[in-house]
Amino acid sequence: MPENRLEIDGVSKRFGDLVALDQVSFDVRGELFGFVGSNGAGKTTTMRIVLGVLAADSGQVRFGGAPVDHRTRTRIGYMPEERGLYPKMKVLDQLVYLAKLHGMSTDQAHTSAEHWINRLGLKQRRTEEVEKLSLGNQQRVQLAAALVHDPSVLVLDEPFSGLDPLAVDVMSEVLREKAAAGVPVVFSSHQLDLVERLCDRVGIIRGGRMVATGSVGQLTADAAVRLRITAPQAQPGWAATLPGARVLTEDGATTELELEAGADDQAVLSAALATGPVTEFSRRVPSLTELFRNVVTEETEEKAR
Ligand SMILES: Nc1ncnc2c1ncn2[C@@H]1O[C@H](COP(=O)(O)OP(=O)(O)OP(=O)(O)O)[C@@H](O)[C@H]1O
Repeated sequence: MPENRLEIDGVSKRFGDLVALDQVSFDVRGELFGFVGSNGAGKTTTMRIVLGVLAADSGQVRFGGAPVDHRTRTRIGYMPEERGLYPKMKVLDQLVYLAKLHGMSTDQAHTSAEHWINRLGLKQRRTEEVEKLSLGNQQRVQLAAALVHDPSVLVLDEPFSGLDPLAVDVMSEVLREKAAAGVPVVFSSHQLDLVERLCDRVGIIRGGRMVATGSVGQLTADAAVRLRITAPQAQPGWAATLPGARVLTEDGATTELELEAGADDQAVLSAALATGPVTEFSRRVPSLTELFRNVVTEETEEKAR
């Protein structure tokens, strides 16, 4: 059991009749783990349970093999969705205060607060009250607050929302460094292109259940194959009745198809050639965004049944 593994094991939570989480399980090592799902899928609830802000009805959260309790929670750096800074406190004072609250000495707290202020581009803002900062800068302070006590785990609820591209770069770099240093980093986001680019592994939650966990490569390799075919002389709709294939888009001479598992791509090629020359025929794995859309569509279809 690696010392630094965060395990969420069979966690369930109800709010009255609503099942918010149903046996949610995943674990995170020293890596960047992107936690994605539609609005209301259960991301924030899971993170609050990890932090002990909410109690699970059943299941367990462990770190380094031991259940997370009041003492070990101080080793977690948390960025809550509702953000949790003191609006009237100055940036530096706030970070020093939080670092000391987590057990650092005054000297350590000052050194660490100054380090993160510089690193996150807040030097000019260090003596300003938090409420007077722009939202993006408040978010930088929030990340500094999650990092200032040198945590062993990072749990961040939508840390990238509302950040400008430069801040996204800084935030990404900091999180990658932490993961490379062995810190499990879990963050939720609706920016799937960013998650795809940044994360070692991804978990997709739908209606309170984890429906997929793995690297983006693994998840997309399991997904249906897509074909892109350009057949300049084909009539519109030429691919509509091909067995095992579903037309996704038709744009002039170019058609994108999704193939069912086991469907014969060579039969599709033959059908395309029967229309005349084929100038493009390629297989494409779907992006995380496309994969996610499929998962969400399945959810909508299930609800309609
Ligand atoms: N304190 C609460 N009381 C009642 N229901 C709640 C409470 N907190 C969350 N819920 C419900 O639990 C479900 C999961 O919500 P949660 O906030 O975890 O979703 P989320 O994935 O973080 O969504 P978003 O992407 O919109 O932030 C939702 O249906 C939500 O309405």
